[in-house]
Amino acid sequence: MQPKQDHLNVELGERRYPIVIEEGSLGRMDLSPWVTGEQVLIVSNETVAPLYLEQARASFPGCRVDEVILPDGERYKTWETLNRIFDVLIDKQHTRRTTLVALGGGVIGDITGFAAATWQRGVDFIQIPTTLLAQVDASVGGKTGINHPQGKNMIGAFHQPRIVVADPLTLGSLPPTEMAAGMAEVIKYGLIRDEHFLSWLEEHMDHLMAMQPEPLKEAIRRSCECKAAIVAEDEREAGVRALLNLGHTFGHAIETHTGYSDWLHGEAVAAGMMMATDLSERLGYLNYNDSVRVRQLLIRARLPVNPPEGMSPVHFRALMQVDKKNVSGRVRLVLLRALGDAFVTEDFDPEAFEATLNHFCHPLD
Ligand SMILES: NC(=O)c1ccc[n+]([C@@H]2O[C@H](COP(=O)([O-])OP(=O)(O)OC[C@H]3O[C@@H](n4cnc5c(N)ncnc54)[C@H](O)[C@@H]3O)[C@@H](O)[C@H]2O)c1
Ligand SMILES: O=C(O)C(=O)C[C@@H](O)[C@H](O)[C@H](O)COP(=O)(O)O
Ligand SMILES: [Zn+2]
Repeated sequence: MQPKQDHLNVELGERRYPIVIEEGSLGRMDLSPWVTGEQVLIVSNETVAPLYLEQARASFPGCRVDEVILPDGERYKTWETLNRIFDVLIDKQHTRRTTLVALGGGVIGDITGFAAATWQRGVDFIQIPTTLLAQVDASVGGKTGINHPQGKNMIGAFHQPRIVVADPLTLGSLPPTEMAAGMAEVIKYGLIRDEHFLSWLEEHMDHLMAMQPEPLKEAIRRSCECKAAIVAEDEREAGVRALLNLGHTFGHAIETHTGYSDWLHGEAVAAGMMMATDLSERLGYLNYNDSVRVRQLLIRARLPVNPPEGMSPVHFRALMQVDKKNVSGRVRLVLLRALGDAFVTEDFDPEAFEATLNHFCHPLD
């Protein structure tokens, strides 16, 4: 058996970077060697900054560290918020030799990464993810961006961080609903690529939800391992990377429909994965027991398994047209050939798709 490594890499040739998963790394680890130039701008929000900004500042000895504190929430993943980062960069006379640091969840990570991709045509950035979702998914892989009122993550760039530093101790202050939201993306990895991991999650879900440190660290590590491998294989989503979108075509429709408030990203993805599972069963790939396993695991992770009340098939059909995976106006979906084996297709029976929408928009149970 291979020794377990806390330190993974995203293998992208010269742009290869480490993912450090270590309790107490925030504040204790000297990140100044990862800074290009001497200026640092830490981007955080009004919830995370009071908790962790001082520790983050301590990670950059010898650097000039400025900060910008953004409003908290998915509904602020916008141009206006992005501009607040640029305002501070200009006011504080940051140059091309600045390094941006994302301190927070996926919203801060995505928006900071996009600011780094575009400030003076691109500068370096560091990810310090403080939510489970960001530690297992959003901080890794270089997808950055903001939302459009009519479509999730519609504006953005691929821009890889120099290093990801995930300190599981920061999850101690995370509200339970946010832990659950992160668990949706963890379950996703099991469903798309790793049936063993899925079984492991079934075995350990109660320990994970009870925040037991060892299983939690193991779940973060295995998730990052899966994501790092996929990103290394297909950085710009020409193929296999699209599998990471399981549940997201339905889920993004839910997030857009609800105005990027009320439903957390992970919650929308959970309901979306249940819908993708249902469709996979209708198409004959999965059996009833497979669907029950997915549903039970999501419920044990305290995640929704139905979309919001009031969302109709008409809403889903319209919103799913606005998806980056679509080609020539055809909706492309990630489906499950088996648990642990996902694939992407635009070639599915439209009647089965309608049946799924009708089933979830008028749940029978
Ligand atoms: N780039 C990618 O590959 C990728 C992958 C998955 C998701 N995402 C994006 O990530 C976003 C969702 O990320 P998220 O779930 O982290 O949401 P989030 O960034 O909104 O954070 C969730 C909440 O937790 C708070 N918070 C963060 N860290 C905390 C801590 N340690 N203690 C207490 N509170 C804390 C935040 O202030 C926020 O209120 C979405 O915009 C989604 O599109 C991106
Ligand atoms: O990294 C990826 O690739 C993903 O798809 C990860 C997703 O969990 C994440 O929500 C991503 O932001 C969705 O990407 P999008 O291209 O559909 O906006
Ligand atoms: Zn996601």
